[in-house]
Amino acid sequence: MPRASMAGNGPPAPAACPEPLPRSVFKKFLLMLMSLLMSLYVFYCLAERCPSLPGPLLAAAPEQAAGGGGRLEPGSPSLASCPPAARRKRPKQQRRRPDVPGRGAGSGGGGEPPGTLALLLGEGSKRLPQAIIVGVKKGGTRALLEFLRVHPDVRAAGAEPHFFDRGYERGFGWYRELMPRTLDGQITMEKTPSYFVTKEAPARISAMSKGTKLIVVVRDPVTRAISDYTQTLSKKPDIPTFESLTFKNRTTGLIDTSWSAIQIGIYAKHLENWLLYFPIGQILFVSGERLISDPAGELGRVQDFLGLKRIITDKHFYFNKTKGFPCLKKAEGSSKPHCLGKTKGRTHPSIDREVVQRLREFYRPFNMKFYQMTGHDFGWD
Ligand SMILES: Nc1ncnc2c1ncn2[C@@H]1O[C@H](COP(=O)(O)OS(=O)(=O)O)[C@@H](OP(=O)(O)O)[C@H]1O
Repeated sequence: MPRASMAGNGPPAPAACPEPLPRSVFKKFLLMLMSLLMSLYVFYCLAERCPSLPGPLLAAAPEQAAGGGGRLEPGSPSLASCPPAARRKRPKQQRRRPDVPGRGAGSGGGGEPPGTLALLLGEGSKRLPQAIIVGVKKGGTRALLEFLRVHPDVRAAGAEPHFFDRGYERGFGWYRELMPRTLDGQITMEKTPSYFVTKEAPARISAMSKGTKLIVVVRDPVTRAISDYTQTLSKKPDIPTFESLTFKNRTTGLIDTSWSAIQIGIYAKHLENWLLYFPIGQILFVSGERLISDPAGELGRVQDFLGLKRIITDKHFYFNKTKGFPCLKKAEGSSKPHCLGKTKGRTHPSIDREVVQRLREFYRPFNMKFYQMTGHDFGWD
């Protein structure tokens, strides 16, 4: 029977439906979608890893980054192997604008990987640090920086730049190149503990920005001296004993204050130099002891000082019995637990009790002065 007559007699013909996509086209579409997603993922990994690469690539010491002494101009290759990073438009409630001039960088951490999208978009920029951990050597500066990097609004140079003590003549452009890329509202940080005892450092940092926030991790100067000595001993096993280096004259008990291990611990004296350029309120003193016994508590103070939301809490730490120190449950940019390396938390040699006692006496007046200046009793005496 012809179709027309059927149409005429039967129920009305249904509206014409579009032909379903042929299977092969659908398959191709799926394949394309999958490869697009895959390349996005690869991009994400590359972009997110690059700014947090440790050491030489991103934030080598000046000598390394400059290729052994050559001047490295701003914009030259310290980040050449990273894809251009990015400024990210962040949700309003997540934005932090710390009360510091300039803008910061951050290596992100926590749950959400900060900057991923922005890095994909090729945004973000390197900025001079708005906050610096300026000391003290063996105080716990690495632990503090590693813990802080967990904060999504903090980004930090991996290695110590040593700009304000050894590399100042290279210029701020060179220094900035050592910094990681940051997004609006993130804080750029670095740590170089030798700044605290560098005479020129306060004036130089102030010349960069008067508003730079300074953090000093301090530790009992006697333990700090022993820790310093332990580090030297690990590199040069033939050095004299701690006891013999401590004294100019052991019989009279005269301390050798020219020995750097002793000198660094006279905190009050070094602090006077900083106070010529910075008000005391712009310097935060972190207790190296409490950083071990209560890392979340100290990190709370640091986050407040930096104008950051208190994101790093006790949930981020666990005490590793083997290491004997608090460690991160998840390191920055990773989901794995992370303790500091073997050079942090070394076993100290045992030191003659009388020598320790004499050192305690030596430091007491300086400690008292330091407590007075900072308005904080660190409990070393
Ligand atoms: N969580 C955690 N893990 C390991 N080590 C920790 C930690 N918190 C503080 N510390 C103490 O940090 C001391 C090293 O200080 P610094 O990082 O400032 O040293 S350095 O100046 O950068 O060489 C290091 O000194 P030593 O114990 O003498 O090795 C540690 O006591």
